[in-house]
Amino acid sequence: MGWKVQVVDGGLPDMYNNSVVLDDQQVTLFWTLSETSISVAARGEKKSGYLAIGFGSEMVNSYAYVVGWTVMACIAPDNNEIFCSKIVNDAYPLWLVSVICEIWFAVSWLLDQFPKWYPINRETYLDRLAIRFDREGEPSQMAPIDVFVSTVDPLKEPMLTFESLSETAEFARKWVPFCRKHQIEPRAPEFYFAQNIDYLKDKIQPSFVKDRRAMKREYEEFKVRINALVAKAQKMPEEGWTMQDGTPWPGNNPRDHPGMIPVFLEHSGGLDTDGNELPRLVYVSREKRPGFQHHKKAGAMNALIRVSAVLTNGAYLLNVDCDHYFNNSKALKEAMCFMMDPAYGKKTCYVQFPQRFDGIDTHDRYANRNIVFFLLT
Ligand SMILES: O=c1ccn([C@@H]2O[C@H](COP(=O)(O)OP(=O)(O)O[C@H]3O[C@H](CO)[C@@H](O)[C@H](O)[C@H]3O)[C@@H](O)[C@H]2O)c(=O)[nH]1
Ligand SMILES: [Mn+2]
Repeated sequence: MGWKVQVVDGGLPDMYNNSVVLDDQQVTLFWTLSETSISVAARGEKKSGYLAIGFGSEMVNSYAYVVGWTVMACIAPDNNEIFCSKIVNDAYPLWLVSVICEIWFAVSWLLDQFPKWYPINRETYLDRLAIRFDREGEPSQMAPIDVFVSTVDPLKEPMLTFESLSETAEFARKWVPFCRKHQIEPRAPEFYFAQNIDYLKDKIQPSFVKDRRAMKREYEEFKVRINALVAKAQKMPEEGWTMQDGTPWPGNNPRDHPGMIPVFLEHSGGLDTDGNELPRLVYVSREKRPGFQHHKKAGAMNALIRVSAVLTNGAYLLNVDCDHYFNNSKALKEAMCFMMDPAYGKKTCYVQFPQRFDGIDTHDRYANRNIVFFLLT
C-alpha cells in the first residue's frame, strides 16, 4: 500500500489526456486507469517536468488515505500545484463549507480510531450459562425475553399481516423441531434453502435427507399460501375487508383505526410437533388517528412495550426489524451471557448485534458494506 510519486521527464503518450487553459497557461492533464491503480499527471506549458501520482488499489479503497489526502488539501497553501489547479478567489463560502465538512470527516475518522487503541474482547460461554440457568430436567431459570418485530407496510415490507403470521406460526410447529434435530443454520428457511452448499457434507444422520426433502416441500407450500395472501391483500374490495361475522374490518383505513391485539399460540396449543412449547405470538396493530404523530418505529416500540407489560412482561426485550433474520440461532443466549453475567450484567443496558446486509445494490450507495461501526462496538 502507498504512494508512488514520480517526477517524469518526457512525454506520457499512452495516457488519456485533456487540455485546459488554467490561469495564463495551457495545462494538460493525463491519466491512466488499470485494474489495480490510477495514475494522474499534469503538464503545464511553463513547467519542464511532470508530477505523476500513482494510487494502488488498496490506496484507492483506504478511507484513512482519503481522509489524509483531503486534510492535506485543506491545509495546503493556496498556491500549491498539487491540489489547486485554479485558484478562485470569490468562492469563499464554498471553500469554507468544504473545509468544515472535510475537517468534520477527519475528526470523526479520528474518533473512530480511539477505541482501536484499547479494544475489549469478550467471549460468551453458553455451557456456563446453561449450567447456571438451564439445567437438564429442571425448569429453565433463564430470564424470559419478549421479541418485538415491527412493520409499517406489510405489503411493501415482508408480509407480516395477521393471517400470514398465523400461517407462519403453523409452519413453525414443524420447522423448529427440524432445525433443532439437525442443527440447521441459518434458521430463516428462505436463506437456509437458498444456500448453495453441499448439505450432505458432515451430516451423518440417515434421516436427514428425507427430513430435509419433506421440509423443503412444506416450505414451498407455505410460500404458496403466503403468496396467495399477498395476492389477495393487493385486491381490496371497494367496501373494504369484512370479518367472518360480516362486520367491516376495523383496520381498513391504515391511517385511522383503533388498536387491535389478537393473540395466537396462547398457553395451550402453542406446541411444536415434538410437544415442546413454542413462544406465544401476539399481533398488535396500534391505534392510529389522522393528525396524531405516531412516531414511526419508536412509536411502534412504545406500543409493544405497553402490550408486553400486560401480556407477558418479559424481563428483557429484543428488537428486530421485519426484514432482519438471525444467522446464528444461539444469538439470544449469547446476548443473555452479557445480560445475566454476575459481575457485568447489572451494568449492561443493552447488547447490540452486528448487522450485515443482503441484496446490496451494486453501487452500495448507502455504504452498507461498511462494517467499521460494528467492528468497534
Ligand atoms: O412508521 C414506521 C416506520 C418503520 N417501522 C419499522 O421500523 C423498522 C426499520 O425501518 P426502516 O426505515 O426500513 O429502517 P432501515 O433503514 O431498513 O434499517 C436501519 O434503521 C433501523 C431503524 O433504526 C435499524 O433497526 C436497522 O438496524 C438499520 O439498518 C422496520 O421494521 C419498519 O417496519 C415501523 O414500524 N413504523
Ligand atoms: Mn429495513
